[in-house]
Amino acid sequence: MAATNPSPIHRRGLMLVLSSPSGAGKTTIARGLLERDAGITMSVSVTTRQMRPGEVEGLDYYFIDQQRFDRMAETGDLLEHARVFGNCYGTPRVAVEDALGAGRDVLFAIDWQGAQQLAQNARDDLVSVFVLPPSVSELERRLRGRGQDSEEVIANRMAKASNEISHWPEYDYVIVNSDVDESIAAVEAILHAERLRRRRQIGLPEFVRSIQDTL
Ligand SMILES: Nc1ncnc2c1ncn2[C@@H]1O[C@H](COP(=O)(O)OP(=O)(O)OP(=O)(O)O)[C@@H](O)[C@H]1O
Ligand SMILES: Nc1nc2c(ncn2[C@@H]2O[C@H](COP(=O)(O)O)[C@@H](O)[C@H]2O)c(=O)[nH]1
Repeated sequence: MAATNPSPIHRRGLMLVLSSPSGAGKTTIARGLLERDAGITMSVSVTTRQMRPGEVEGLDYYFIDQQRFDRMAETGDLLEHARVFGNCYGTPRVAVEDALGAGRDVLFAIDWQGAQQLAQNARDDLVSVFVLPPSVSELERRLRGRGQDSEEVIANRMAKASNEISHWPEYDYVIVNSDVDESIAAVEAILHAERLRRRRQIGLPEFVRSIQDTL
């Protein structure tokens, strides 16, 4: 069988951000996408929040103390950071830059403040998706059903959901997470289409010219 030519077109990595009110399902959708798409890497955040039962260091988060968090923020080791529900969260810079440099896409499950900071620094590389719950009662049911937070924490998150949702117009795409599989498929479709954006295809003008030159 004849060997096929390697593609002359390379792709610029993109940053795919999922935001939502707490409990709407962005982490669930992110995990589903990671299982289906080998070309995307999850950004693992640092946080000062207490570890929940079942969470794994380095997989769900890097759990660090306030002093270390403040040092990372001061020295520019965080690509973005924010205080959310009384705890600090941030995206370690090096892991993201290494993945993008290797031509991989990076997935983030972060809040609107983090999405705004990424947009300020790298708008062209950012694709943002806002995830809405199908209803308020379902959002509360999911937060409670997760079985990991106290009533006080759940009440605080429900109280802040309206503010988080108010940022939906800042996002490129909005989905309503009713059925998990449909939501994962929707985000997968967004990712596939965004990968084909003209500006992300490095070498495309040269490739088109070479075709035109041989016509
Ligand atoms: N479409 C869905 N239908 C039913 N349950 C869902 C759906 N999506 C997610 N869930 C469930 O809702 C709960 C919250 O989901 P998840 O942890 O993914 O939310 P989140 O938006 O990442 O929350 P947080 O911002 O607090 O990290 C989980 O128990 C998850 O299994
Ligand atoms: N700006 C950032 N927000 C983040 C980051 N990692 C998570 N988050 C947001 O925090 C809330 C709460 O998360 P939980 O794990 O305590 O339920 C979540 O809704 C995310 O939006 C981050 O690195 N930067």
